[in-house]
Amino acid sequence: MSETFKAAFLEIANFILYSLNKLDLNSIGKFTDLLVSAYKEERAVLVVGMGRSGLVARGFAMRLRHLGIHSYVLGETITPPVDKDDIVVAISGSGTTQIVVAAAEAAKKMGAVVVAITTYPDSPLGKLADIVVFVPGRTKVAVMDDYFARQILGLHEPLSPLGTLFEDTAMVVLDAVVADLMRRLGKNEHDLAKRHANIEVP
Ligand SMILES: O=C([C@H](O)CO)[C@H](O)[C@H](O)COP(=O)(O)O
Repeated sequence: MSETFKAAFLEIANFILYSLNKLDLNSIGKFTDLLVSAYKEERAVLVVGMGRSGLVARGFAMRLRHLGIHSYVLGETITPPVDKDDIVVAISGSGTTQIVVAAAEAAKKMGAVVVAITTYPDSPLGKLADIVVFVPGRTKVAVMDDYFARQILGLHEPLSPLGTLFEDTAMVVLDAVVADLMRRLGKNEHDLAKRHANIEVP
């Protein structure tokens, strides 16, 4: 195993562990309560995000579907119109990605509840959201402040470039929310498996 691989792995894993104490459990609780009400009241949950944040959003929407929540990915052809009191989960580490901010603004105008998953609560996305779930990790640009990369390995680039730490941490935070939802909704793994796609084509 190369030293760089090992250092990067440890850096990411340690960052996620360190993040636990930085999270605001109160806002995560509000977000979870909102998803429980979406399940009970059959309200739609629409997710949006660009690039790798969009991939995290898709993974989360998939699990919500497995839980029996009516989840969709904004921008896909089969996505329904947003209704009042539907929920839009916008994932953007920077909180400035224009398409995501515009989608959140449009959702607010329709009367939806907007949840921002972001590193920057004071960003345009954070400011317009009803609930902000702070997830540490996003850097605005690649910065050469990475301890392992600079001091130990003598590299000139960070081991977790751009939004890597945000995206990986957001995935873990949202997977932990899913686990909590399973408990709150009385679902087990078998229930989720029953709703999993059984035709998986490339
Ligand atoms: O794809 C991304 C990039 O590779 C950063 O690691 C980002 O997810 C994409 O650029 C969206 O950025 P944010 O809205 O700031 O999450």
